[in-house]
Amino acid sequence: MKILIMTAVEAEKDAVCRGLRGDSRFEVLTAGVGPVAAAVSTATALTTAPQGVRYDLVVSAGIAGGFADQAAIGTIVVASDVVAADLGAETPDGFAGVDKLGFGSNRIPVERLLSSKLADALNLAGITVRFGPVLTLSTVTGTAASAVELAERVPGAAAEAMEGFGVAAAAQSRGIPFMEIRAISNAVGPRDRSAWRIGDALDALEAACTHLPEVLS
Ligand SMILES: O=C(O)c1cccc(C(=O)CC[C@H]2O[C@@H](n3cnc4c(=O)[nH]cnc43)[C@H](O)[C@@H]2O)c1
Repeated sequence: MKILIMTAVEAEKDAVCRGLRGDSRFEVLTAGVGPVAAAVSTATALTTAPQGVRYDLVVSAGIAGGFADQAAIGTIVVASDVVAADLGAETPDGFAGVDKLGFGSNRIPVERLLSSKLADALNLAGITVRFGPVLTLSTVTGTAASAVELAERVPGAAAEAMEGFGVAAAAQSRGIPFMEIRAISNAVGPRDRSAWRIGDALDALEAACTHLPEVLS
């Protein structure tokens, strides 16, 4: 099995690689921040894979914001769904997603069996993990009102990040299964960059990735 892991930035890639301890089945690349960079970088990586390399699974991994009462700082979220939460239109009645507008879907399914297997393995190892929807947004949520609106619109929303849907779209276009793993660095809500615990989240990401080889064997 050959697995492509896409992170947004170098620090996330380093944490993932530390966790994987040189397992040669994994290729870890940085995609850049946001869904567009993520989709372009993933599609490029899939198209330009060395001859004979065929990826069986694509994973979006990194840090994320956690929704209140769903995912605390330093814990892990394994995506049960990826949701493009700002892809659509504002209307007088609120946000209408592209699915409501008739232009496709705001959701891409994950590889459910492996995702739940990973969540179970992390739980068994004593790592606090939530299996729930992960939102992809181009703009980091910065107010309590927006956080509440998103949580109401996507029941059970556990985390938000900026790349998952882009990575998933590229994988889906080639028929390759997809997973998303996020370590929580901050709470989704009022902007307070000084409260982000990026070091704790990267440590949690590394610890979670030590379990990927056994789960994906
Ligand atoms: O300072 C800012 O407000 C800011 C604006 C854009 C990006 C950043 C990053 O640090 C990006 C890193 C990476 O982290 C993910 N992330 C982490 N927390 C959140 C969140 O609460 N909402 C959305 N994304 C988040 C994201 O995937 C970025 O790639 C900072």
